[in-house]
Amino acid sequence: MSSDLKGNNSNKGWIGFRVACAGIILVIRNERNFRIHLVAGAIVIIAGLLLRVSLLEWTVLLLTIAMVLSLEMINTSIERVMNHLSPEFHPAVGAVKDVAAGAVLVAAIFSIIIGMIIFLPKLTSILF
Ligand SMILES: Nc1ncnc2c1ncn2[C@@H]1O[C@H](COP(=O)(O)OP(=O)(O)OP(=O)(O)O)[C@@H](O)[C@H]1O
Repeated sequence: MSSDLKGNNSNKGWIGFRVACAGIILVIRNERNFRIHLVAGAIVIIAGLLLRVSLLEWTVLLLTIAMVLSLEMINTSIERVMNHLSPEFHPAVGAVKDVAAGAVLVAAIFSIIIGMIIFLPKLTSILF
């Protein structure tokens, strides 16, 4: 019986992983903003490789990329659930969507600031 349970649990874990991957594929295919953030993240990684950022700087940059992408996915989830539950116009729905979009904007603004803190000194030392 315990091996049955183990089998079920590992199956559940595998299914959970697959549906999570399906969620990532869904946003890549359907959400333009997510693709823009993905490209921005790739540019940051290439810049990090070219400018040889430190381990600590890599950690901060990767956390920043993960934060923006994850928030964009949560924003998409909120938009979709609101469209499903309340397709008609309502100020409360608008407020929920605005706040979720605002969360992505906050993360994006701070990511740009972090990128400038890390990359600007390296760029200026190369250029001047
Ligand atoms: N049902 C609604 N009731 C009131 N306002 C709404 C409603 N749907 C959308 N809005 C307003 O329009 C804005 C954009 O909502 P929408 O669902 O079109 O997101 P979107 O433009 O697809 O966002 P994203 O570009 O992040 O995918 C919301 O932030 C909100 O201000």
